[in-house]
Amino acid sequence: MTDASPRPPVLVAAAVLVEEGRVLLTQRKRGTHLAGAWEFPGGKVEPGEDPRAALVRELVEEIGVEVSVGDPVEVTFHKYPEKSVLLLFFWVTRLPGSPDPRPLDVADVKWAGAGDLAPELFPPADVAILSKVRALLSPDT
Ligand SMILES: Nc1nc2c([nH]c(=O)n2[C@H]2C[C@H](O)[C@@H](COP(=O)(O)OP(=O)(O)OP(=O)(O)O)O2)c(=O)[nH]1
Repeated sequence: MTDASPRPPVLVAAAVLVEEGRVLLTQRKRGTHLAGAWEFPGGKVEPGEDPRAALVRELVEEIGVEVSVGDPVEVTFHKYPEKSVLLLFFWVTRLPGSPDPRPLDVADVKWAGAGDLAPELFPPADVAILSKVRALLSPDT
């Protein structure tokens, strides 16, 4: 069935930030879409904004880290009941001298190992990026 009034997907930029074999995750705040889920830090790209610039901005606002944004890792389109999203996942690295991540505008933040990446803890849209990151963190499995 086709949607009678389709809306364009929300464009979202998200970070894959790996240090010492762990990936940085944030937890969604109460009262938001997918509250409580763990996810890759990031947020909506504003109209006309460069997605990489949006990601730099979101990581400062949400967790207080300064990053350089590299190549795309994965692109995912997903339809939720409320909206559809187009997720751009990028490799990012922390700039020298960047503060450590802290939960400024997220429920929580953590460095996660391969064993912490159970799909049921994440938004359904994250299945593909999770399998890539899991393989990266545990290359022998
Ligand atoms: N950052 C992020 N968002 C994700 C992931 N997976 C996934 O489905 N999403 C969805 C959840 C949200 O519907 C959307 C991100 O929008 P958001 O509302 O968190 O963006 P934002 O931080 O700019 O929020 P706000 O200004 O509206 O408070 O993308 C992910 O891994 N990381």
